[in-house]
Amino acid sequence: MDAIDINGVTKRYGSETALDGLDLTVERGEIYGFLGPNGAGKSTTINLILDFIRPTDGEVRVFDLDAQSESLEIRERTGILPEGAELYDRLTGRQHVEFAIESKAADDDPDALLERVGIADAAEKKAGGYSKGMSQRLMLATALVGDPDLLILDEPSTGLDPNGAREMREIIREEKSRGATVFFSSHVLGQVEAVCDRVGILRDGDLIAEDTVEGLRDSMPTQTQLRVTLDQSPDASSAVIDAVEALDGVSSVTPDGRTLVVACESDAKTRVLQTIEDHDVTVEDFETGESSLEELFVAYTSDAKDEMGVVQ
Ligand SMILES: Nc1ncnc2c1ncn2[C@@H]1O[C@H](COP(=O)(O)OP(=O)(O)OP(=O)(O)O)[C@@H](O)[C@H]1O
Repeated sequence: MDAIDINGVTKRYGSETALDGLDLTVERGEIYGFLGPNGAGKSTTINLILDFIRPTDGEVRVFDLDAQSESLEIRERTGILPEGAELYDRLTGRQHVEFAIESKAADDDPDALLERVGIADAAEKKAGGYSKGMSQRLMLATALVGDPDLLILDEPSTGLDPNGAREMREIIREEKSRGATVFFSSHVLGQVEAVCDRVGILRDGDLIAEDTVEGLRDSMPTQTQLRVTLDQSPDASSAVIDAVEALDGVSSVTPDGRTLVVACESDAKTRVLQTIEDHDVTVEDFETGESSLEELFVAYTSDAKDEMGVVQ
């Protein structure tokens, strides 16, 4: 049985199509990263899973329960960290967690949960005085109440410093080890790359790619990053940069001291090096690297993708 099964779901707001026949499956026990640029339809998808909104067409099932007629059962088994904290300014951190425990008829220890998310010291403080990061941690504590089978985290690292983001990743991994399924949307690609079993990339309401991070990389074997060290620092406006940028198969050129960072197709590498030498600049060294998930994300979601023939 899958954790989330979205079947041919279309959602229109008036003439605006937010989702267009979306098919998406999240397996039980996996950490699924849901990526997409602003307006791609991520929040719409999450709202449909939780029955906060209804699809124009298609069906959503969670643990084989119908998202519409069995939404109460689904919510009992789900922990939600919504985008943007919705806290009660006059309640303390502990009161928030106690409230979540009561609502779910769970028996968690509120202090243990606050300790787990790193804000035990602020348990007695009113949430109105919490920083963004503390609010996010508190919301995570309430999401963890009752050991939910499914955790839905919408942009979980919002407002967190690097330490907070690392702790968030640790908690996500612990939840998976416990057997929970984690579905999270993010723009912070490093988070997704570090923690997800699979990644789905949404663009304009369509899932345009879905695979492991390695699988996404393999589907774009031609895209590499070439770092070329020169014998001199190229001026940002120098002719050599313009010439390399103009080459077929080169998508970007970024100077970094004496290094030129060139995103290009593999077969453009020789042309890049030749063009630099043609401009009387000596190549002292060069190395090629794998595309980071960030570069893949840009490649998949920018218009260049259509020209690059990325697998749909
Ligand atoms: N209540 C609404 N009424 C009209 N249009 C809406 C509504 N909610 C979302 N949309 C539109 O649906 C599309 C998808 O929006 P959605 O909020 O799901 O995207 P998102 O991927 O979550 O974006 P973001 O990363 O910016 O939060 C957008 O074009 C948005 O303008």
